[in-house]
Parts: sequence; C-alpha cells; structure tokens
Amino acid sequence: MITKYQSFQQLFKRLATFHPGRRLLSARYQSSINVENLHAEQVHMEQHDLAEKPRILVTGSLGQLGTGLARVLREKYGTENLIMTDIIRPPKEVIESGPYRYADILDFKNLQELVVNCRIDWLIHFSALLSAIGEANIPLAMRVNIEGLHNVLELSRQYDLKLFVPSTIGAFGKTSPRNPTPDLTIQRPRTIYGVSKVHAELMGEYYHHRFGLDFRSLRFPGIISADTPPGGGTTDYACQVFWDALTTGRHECYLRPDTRLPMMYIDDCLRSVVEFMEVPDEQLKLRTYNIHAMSFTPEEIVEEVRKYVPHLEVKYKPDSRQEIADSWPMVFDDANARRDWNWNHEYDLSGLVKVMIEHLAKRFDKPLSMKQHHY
Ligand SMILES: NC(=O)c1ccc[n+]([C@@H]2O[C@H](COP(=O)([O-])OP(=O)(O)OC[C@H]3O[C@@H](n4cnc5c(N)ncnc54)[C@H](O)[C@@H]3O)[C@@H](O)[C@H]2O)c1
Ligand SMILES: C[C@@H](O)[C@H](N)C(=O)O
Repeated sequence: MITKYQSFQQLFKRLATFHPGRRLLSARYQSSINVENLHAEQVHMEQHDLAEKPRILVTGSLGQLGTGLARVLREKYGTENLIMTDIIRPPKEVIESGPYRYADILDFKNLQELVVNCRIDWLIHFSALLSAIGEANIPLAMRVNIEGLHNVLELSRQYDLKLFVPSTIGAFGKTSPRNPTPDLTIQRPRTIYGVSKVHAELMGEYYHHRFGLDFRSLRFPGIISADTPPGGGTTDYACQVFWDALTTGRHECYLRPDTRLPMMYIDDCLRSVVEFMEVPDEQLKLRTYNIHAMSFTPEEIVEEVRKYVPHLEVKYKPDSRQEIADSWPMVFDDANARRDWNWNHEYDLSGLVKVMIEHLAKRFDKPLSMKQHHY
C-alpha cells in the first residue's frame, strides 16, 4: 500500500518536515494504525500540505511596522492566514483588509484562545512601548515589554510556534562599540526599552537552547515609513522631517544636527522579516542578528530632502531624546546576517528620500515638478 515511501516512519518524517504544525501531525500519525488507508491519506495530506501556508498572528499590528507587515505577509501567505491583533480600535480599512482581533499582550488566556482557535503556526510579536514613550511610563513599559514577552515565549513553547521578536539598535548602550557595533559585544542600555530588548534576546536564546523553541530576532535600526506614524521613539524625527517638509515647510529637530544613527526604509525592514522567517533553522548561527542599511545625521538627511524641497527650514532644539541617541550605535555591523542568510538592503539615503517624497507628495497632492523634482 505504501508505494513511494518505504515505510510508515519515512512517510511520517517527510510530512512532518514540511508541515508548520509538526506536533499535530506527529500526534495524528503516531496514533494512526490503519495501514490500508495510508496511501489515500498520504495523497490527501501531501496535497493539503503543499497548499498549506503558515497561519500567522501579529501582535501590536496597528503600529508603524505591523500594518505594512500584515500587508506583505497576506500577499505571500494569503489574507485569511494572517491575523492582525492589537488593543486599538481598528480603522475601517483594517477591518476590510482581513482578520483582526482584539488582543492585549498581558492577557495570556485570550492569546491562548486565539492561538488555538485560529490554528496559529507563527507568532510575530510587535507589541511594545518604544524608547522615548517607555521612559515616560516605565511601569507600563515593564509590563508590556517584559511581561508581554514572557506571555509570547510561553505560548510559543506550549504550542510549538515559530516566534519572531524584533530587537533594536536601542539594545546597546554607551559602553558598546558604536561605530560599527557588532552582533556580540557589550550590551548595557540605559533605557527601559533597551533593557527589555536585551531581556527578550536572552530569553529567546534561552528558550531556544532549553526547549528547542524556534526563536528569531532582528535588531532593527530606526525605521522610516510614510504610511503609519512612528510610535514614540528616538528616531522619529527622520519620519517627521518629511511630513513637515511637505506640509509647513518647517521642521524642529529634537536631536543635534551631527547625531549619527543607523536607519532603514520600511520596505527593507519588512522584507527582512519575511526572508529571515523562511531561512532553514540549520543555516542560522545566531538567534539575533543586526541588520543595517544606511546611517545618517539630521543635517545629512535635511540636505537630501532639500534637493526636493529647497525652502525647508530646520531648527535644532535637542531634548531628552538626545541622551538616548548619544548612547546608541552610529553604524551597525551586519556582516553575520549578510553571510548566514544573504541579507541585503535596497535603499540607501538618496533612494529613501526619493521614495518618501514620492509617497507623501501623492498623499498631500503635491505633484513633483519636472525641474529637479523641486516643489
Ligand atoms: N519603528 C522602529 O523604528 C523600530 C526599530 C527597532 C525595533 N522596533 C520594534 O518593532 C516592533 C514594532 O514597532 P513599531 O514601530 O510598530 O511600534 P509602535 O509603537 O508603532 O506599535 C506598537 C503597537 O503595540 C501596541 N500595544 C501597546 N500595548 C499593547 C498591549 N498591552 N497589548 C497589545 N498591543 C499593545 C500598540 O497599540 C501599538 O499599535 C516593536 O517591538 C519595536 O520595538 C521598531
Ligand atoms: C530605534 C527604535 O527601536 C525605535 N524607533 C526607537 O527610537 O525607539
């Protein structure tokens, strides 16, 4: 009856390798004793498995990164396979774009129910309080960033989920080498955000070694996007400057003009998550990798924006975010990501400015003039 596969074990092994919910299959096949039915079942399971894509739950999906990631993942894995969650009342377009559920990262039972009822295979954990907003509400940041992480780690262990938790340039501090900052070095951040991210990196690595959890993390630079506004970080100025350039023509920057930080355009960031989640486990030498694209100062990005908006006026008025920025990497060393899973960015500073200006010009209905693209 078993034609292509020599034995029951061989068939089970093959099916188990390409099914994301390995435990379910293993339970099903271990308890199956009707060898007569195996051939029919094999054909059925293979068809099913080839068509099957991972079912993914994204926490904190209405933030700067989540909405775009949901769009990208839905294109790749199917609309119904991606469940967006957050504690925010969703706008109409989100409700119309696919499944959305309320999920507070502090409510373990509710998350558990979602994982079970929606048959989740991958969990992408985006809920967090970012660096500046975290300093403004440390008790809440500890709950969301640390207790929240404990919940997703436990859920992922119990249900054998592949877990992605982003880390950040903020996971380093003044005592880390800052130009460039390698993957493995001193990490003594001085923000609750950074401390919670180092905790996440270490806990994920621990769960990986202790329980075999497929934990993956990328340390993102500051992410720049035109769709959803950033959520209270230290790198937000690099998004705001575009809005201001195309609306008021005036920008007040809360960092000194020479503050150098690593940055990345959102399309590169979202692509990195998709590519990284698909890398075979045995190819990964680390559970957390730095990824880099470009590095610039406020005065450098302003100079580039002025190529499109020459009348842009900028004032510099450093505030408490300056101290945070001064403790972060200036340039990320991402050689390991490039070597182990072929990470590569597409957007440099001029590419970033061009695409941001094009997006926002459309949004604010300001057509690009032919002459040097100036407004
Ligand atoms: N944006 C960046 O520049 C950047 C850079 C490095 C790393 N990251 C990381 O990427 C992830 C996403 O960042 P983002 O920029 O989209 O952040 P964001 O602040 O824009 O979004 C975070 C989301 O978490 C949600 N949230 C807050 N409390 C919650 C709770 N109790 N339960 C469930 N959800 C809750 C918020 O409603 C929000 O939608 C974060 O982990 C962040 O640390 C972001
Ligand atoms: C860098 C990143 O983690 C976030 N944008 C912040 O500034 O807090």
